[in-house]
Amino acid sequence: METFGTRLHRAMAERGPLCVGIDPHPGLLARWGLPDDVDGLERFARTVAEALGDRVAVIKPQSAFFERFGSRGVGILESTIRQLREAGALVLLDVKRGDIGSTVAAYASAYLDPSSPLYVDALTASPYLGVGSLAPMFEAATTHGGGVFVLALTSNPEGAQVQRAVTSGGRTVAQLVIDEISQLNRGADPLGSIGLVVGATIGDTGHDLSSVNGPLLAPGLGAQGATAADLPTVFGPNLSAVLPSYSREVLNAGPDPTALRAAADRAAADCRQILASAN
Ligand SMILES: O=C(O)c1cc(=O)[nH]c(=O)n1[C@@H]1O[C@H](COP(=O)(O)O)[C@@H](O)[C@H]1O
Repeated sequence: METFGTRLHRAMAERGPLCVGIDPHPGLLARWGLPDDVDGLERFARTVAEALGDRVAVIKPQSAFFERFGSRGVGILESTIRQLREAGALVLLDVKRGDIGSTVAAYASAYLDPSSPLYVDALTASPYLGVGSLAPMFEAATTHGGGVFVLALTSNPEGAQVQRAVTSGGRTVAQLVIDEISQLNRGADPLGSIGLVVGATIGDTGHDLSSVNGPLLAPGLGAQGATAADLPTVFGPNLSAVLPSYSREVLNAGPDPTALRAAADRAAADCRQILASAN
């Protein structure tokens, strides 16, 4: 069975290094002329999946915007995931899960077990109950060829207070997370399956990402103010593993599928140029 890292590496080579988020904000539904209800949600998610599912490497539905509508919203999330996977995109579910290990095992079955209705290629996870508490997710990822993206240095200004706090060993919390994930990816070729989230907004990280050997998801591009030109400052010599991620910047171009595709192509071209020039 192929690992997630291998599948992601191939998707990024074939389709370009780009992740587009499906974040159906109420404001975006209004902008698209859709009602702020389950029907509007369904049409929004279906339009994005039809427009981008066959050309973007990774699509990242933001679970919160589906959960907002209760079980029917989660039902739409399920069908959107299926539609995206059938179109050949890798689906990264943004749910930022984390808990004690025995509960993390249940999250692992919910998202990484192929028999689950919410089965996805990868999910986002929060390490603040200890990186070790996420072990059941890492094990499920290994068993089923899935991936996990663990928060390290997030794009929001509030993140630094916790993530840059210095631990008793002298490392920051973020460096500790980075180092533990690096261990998990050791020896993986061409890329490990456990990724990190590092915001494109944060400038020079002051952290060592050189041993991660896994994908580096970079949200914060577009609506949060970062541009592709910021990526070399943030990631330095580690650009080849960067997966740039845009949500509103691309979604604002809808609902016309041609305009959505053009916006995604523009984002991909910007990133491809920057990432390629660094190699
Ligand atoms: O895990 C994430 O994707 C994430 C981590 C992070 O540090 N910052 C961040 O913005 N995100 C998510 O990425 C998306 C950003 O959306 P835009 O600002 O519209 O591009 C949202 O769904 C956020 O929840």
